[in-house]
Amino acid sequence: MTTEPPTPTTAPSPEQIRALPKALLHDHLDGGLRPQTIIDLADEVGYDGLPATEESALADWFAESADSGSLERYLSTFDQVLAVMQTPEALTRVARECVLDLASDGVVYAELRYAPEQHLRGGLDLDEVVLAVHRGVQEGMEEVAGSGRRPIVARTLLTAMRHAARSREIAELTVRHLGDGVAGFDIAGAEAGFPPSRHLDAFEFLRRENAHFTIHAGEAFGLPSIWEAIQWCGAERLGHGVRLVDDLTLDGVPVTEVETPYAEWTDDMLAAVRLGALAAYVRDRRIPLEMCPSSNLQTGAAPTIAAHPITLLDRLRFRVTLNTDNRLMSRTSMSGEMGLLVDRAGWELAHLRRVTVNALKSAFLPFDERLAIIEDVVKPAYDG
Ligand SMILES: O=c1[nH]cnc2c1ncn2[C@H]1C[C@H](O)[C@@H](CO)O1
Ligand SMILES: [Zn+2]
Repeated sequence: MTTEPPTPTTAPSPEQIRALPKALLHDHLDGGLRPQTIIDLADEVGYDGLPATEESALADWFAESADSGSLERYLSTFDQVLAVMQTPEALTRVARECVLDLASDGVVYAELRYAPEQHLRGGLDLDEVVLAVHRGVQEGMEEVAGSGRRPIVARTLLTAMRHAARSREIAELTVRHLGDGVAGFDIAGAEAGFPPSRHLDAFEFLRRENAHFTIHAGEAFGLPSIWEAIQWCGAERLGHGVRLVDDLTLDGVPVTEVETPYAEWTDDMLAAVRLGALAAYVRDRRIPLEMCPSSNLQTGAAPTIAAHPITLLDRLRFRVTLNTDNRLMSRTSMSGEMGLLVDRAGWELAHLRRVTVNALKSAFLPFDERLAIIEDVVKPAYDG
């Protein structure tokens, strides 16, 4: 067996990583609030159920509670955030701050997702929720552009909760607001027991309307969920998709059972990997995987950063993208996720460039706008 030549040491420093332009396709608006904002909003609306009222204690609570090994327990932490996101002012503030925080981290393109149906408790209707978020996103983008910093383009995805029964309604809401910064649709929530095919009606409607959608699949549940999302529902991208590795073997052994860290696999090992029919389809069709390493560690979908399938799938040239999922619960950022892969999984600048270009290629943004960001912003920064 031949081994790969030693890789040149081009690991970027944390400062370099921070300065790189980044593209983010999978970030939950309600999973990225500033802890102090949660405290302020709780004060304003008279919510007294927060587990802590001091900023760093609250930040610790979210990160520790989400670090549970189960998607269901991870998701239960959202109750605390949703309690304070029920007014137009709160939604606008959270959306504006989200855009500002991402821009400060070097993000130049972001798709922010949230479930409008979870923000109706204060008497708003679905359209009012979308408009309040849109206002905040616009304010954030204008503030960044006005400050002379590198601009950020931000869009939203409207999520339907997979355990609920409002997906058709949210799909219609998506289509109604395509001109208001909404770029597409998603389903999220607990995966086991709630297959995406329950929402077929919504997906068929979206396809008839030429609307984009992604589906959370292959996170807490395996290949059947991914297969349904793609082959029944027609998902353009997969939220997570990390369990796709269950369809990969090396010399008849599941790749997850091979002890060599993915970063150290030789070219011969990579060439010997056998793809099952579903994994082959995903790679052949260039279906983007919205991968979120830190989140997966917390929910138990992956064991460690070094053993996270993102490195193997990237090396096998699946269309991998790198994402934050929930910055508050995972105490992370795009720079944080990039830094982890550089420190623990052997990633270099070329890998970071590839996931950034992949994300832009896969964005729910018109083709010419995607191309402009790749050519004018990403390539000069990574190749300069
Ligand atoms: O990683 C996730 N998997 C499934 N559902 C998720 C994940 N992260 C957040 N959510 C849920 C909780 C939020 O309230 C909802 C909308 O953003 O989406
Ligand atoms: Zn998610």
